[in-house]
Amino acid sequence: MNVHDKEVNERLVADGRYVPLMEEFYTIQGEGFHTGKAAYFVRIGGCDVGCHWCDVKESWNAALHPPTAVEEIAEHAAKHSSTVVVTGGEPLTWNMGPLTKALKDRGITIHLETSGSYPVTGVWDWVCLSPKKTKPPLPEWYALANELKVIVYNRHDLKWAEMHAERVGEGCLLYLQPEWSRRKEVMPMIAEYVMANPKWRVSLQTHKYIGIP
Ligand SMILES: C[S@@+](CC[C@H](N)C(=O)[O-])C[C@H]1O[C@@H](n2cnc3c(N)ncnc32)[C@H](O)[C@@H]1O
Ligand SMILES: Nc1nc2[nH]cc(C(=O)O)c2c(=O)[nH]1
Ligand code: SF4
Ligand SMILES: [Mg+2]
Repeated sequence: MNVHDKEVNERLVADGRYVPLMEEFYTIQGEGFHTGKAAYFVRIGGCDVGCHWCDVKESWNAALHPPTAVEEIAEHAAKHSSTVVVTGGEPLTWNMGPLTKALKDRGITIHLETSGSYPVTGVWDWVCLSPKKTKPPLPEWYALANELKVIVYNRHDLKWAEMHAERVGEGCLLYLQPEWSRRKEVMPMIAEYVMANPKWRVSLQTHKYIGIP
């Protein structure tokens, strides 16, 4: 790529018309409220939140993922599904306005997976907020969250979960999801906690159990 092309590319990414695309795939939503629903996943590269247990660390370095036109992504998605899950990496690293518009122009229902660590951009039909200790959500995300999905690695995460539950809107669904590598240790604790505090529900990464993406 020559210097001119590089500059053009950087400008297109900066305004959100291109995004670093890691992968796109049609699968079944494995987690949270929409578990079991077929959806086209768009995984966007770039994240500096730094969760030590992150299950897609390959997504972190945006430079490894090719800048891709949002119109092209929306075109692919529309061929497969009327529901798209935008995930990453941390999609909100980038301006999500153009991508959500391109999807909406094609009548697609748009779900988001986010840590809420960066300012809101884009227009979303469903927001899954999964707060992280290293970069907690910005205040504006709590009112937008349709589901709060807290990853449980140890007992202290239950206290952390309650702190965020106090901040979300009234209709927001509350989920506790075991950190995958710790599932055997933490699942009994989560089950006991949910039975004692039934405003919470269990979310499992069901796609990993059934061996799909
Ligand atoms: C890979 S993240 C990408 C979206 C965004 N960066 C976020 O963290 O919400 C997608 C979802 O997977 C969850 N997740 C990541 N690693 C996990 C793990 N090891 N065990 C359980 N859930 C995990 C995240 O909390 C998030 O809800
Ligand atoms: N099947 C499936 N469901 C998911 N729900 C959230 C995911 C994510 O990585 O954001 C994910 C994923 O990677 N696969
Ligand atoms: S915020 Fe999401 S993508 Fe980023 S490190 Fe944490 S789990 Fe991984
Ligand atoms: Mg995943």
